[in-house]
Amino acid sequence: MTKTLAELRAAIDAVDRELLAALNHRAALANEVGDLKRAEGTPVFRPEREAAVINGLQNANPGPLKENNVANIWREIMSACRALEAPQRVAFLGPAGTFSEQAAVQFFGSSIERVPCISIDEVFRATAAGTAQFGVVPVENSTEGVVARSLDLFLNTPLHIVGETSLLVRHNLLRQANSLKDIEAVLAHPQALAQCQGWLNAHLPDVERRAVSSNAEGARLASTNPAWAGIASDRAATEFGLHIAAHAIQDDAFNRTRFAVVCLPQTLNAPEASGKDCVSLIVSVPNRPGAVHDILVPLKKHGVSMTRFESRPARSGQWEYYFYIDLQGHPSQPQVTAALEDLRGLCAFYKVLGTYPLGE
Ligand SMILES: C=C(O[C@@H]1C=C(C(=O)O)C=C[C@H]1O)C(=O)O
Repeated sequence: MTKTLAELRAAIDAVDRELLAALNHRAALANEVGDLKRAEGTPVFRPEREAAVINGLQNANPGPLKENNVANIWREIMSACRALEAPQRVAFLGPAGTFSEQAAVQFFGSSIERVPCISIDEVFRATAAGTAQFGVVPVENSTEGVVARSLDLFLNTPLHIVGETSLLVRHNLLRQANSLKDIEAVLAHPQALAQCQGWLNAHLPDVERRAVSSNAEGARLASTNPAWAGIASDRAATEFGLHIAAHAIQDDAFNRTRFAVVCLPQTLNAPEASGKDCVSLIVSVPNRPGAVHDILVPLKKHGVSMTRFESRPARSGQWEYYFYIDLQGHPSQPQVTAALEDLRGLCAFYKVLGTYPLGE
């Protein structure tokens, strides 16, 4: 016999009470872990452990919940448990409502102390100075390529990468009126203006495009002037009380941005192997024929795959470059260590930016 609505809801209420008891039990255990860590002086946040918890549960998941539901639910549970051990302060390019904030919450869950910063430089500075324990910075966009400022700052920073996450970035045109009429300027971060240039050329060809420090700042400014529009997320529309005058105006429907999570090595040392890991490094090679080819030889020899290869000018005026390389694997695997050692021997400059579990 099928159950009535009232019976089903009563059953759900009973399950929720069981969940509540189980979650509080879990939180109490995490609190005990916190006491142990405090006594040992070891870090609260252990991304490889969190990745392993999520992987384990996804593998054990009988459904009907989907794998990504399981990941999202447990990320929030672990965020709340971690906050009981000690709330983590996380810096990102602000103000509230930016994609960087969204990336921070996607990675750490929402139980964090938010430290919005006025620029990417400031995220690095605040994290290096200890104002925040972690920083979240954009590194690459699927339409526009690298975020040059972040890559350049990696070169000299004492911070290292301990995690990554990527977001589907949907840009909307936001303004006070729900129309495209009488717009004098569109204000957004240069990356967003670039990612929407096809739409802007087609729909607002004669309107001034003004670069501002973040999309959320553009949205904030649009809320102060009816002739201005911003390009930002749905959340920024809610945050600043604006209409979405045009939805999803980015030129690439699958526009994604990848973010790196950074911290001082004393906050968190290189995460242990999670099973799906990545090593990021910057190298430069002497400017001679075949030098770039030589970098690839150790990787081929030791069977290590490279998932990223970017170049940035070394600013020496000599047409020299730094190469940003991502390798798959973890230094606990002998072939990865062997490839890194061979590579180091070839390079004029060699810096490991971090070893971390692969993100979404
Ligand atoms: C509880 C721990 O601390 C944190 C919280 C975790 C959790 O809630 O499962 C996992 C890893 C840590 O980030 C732990 O290290 O086991």
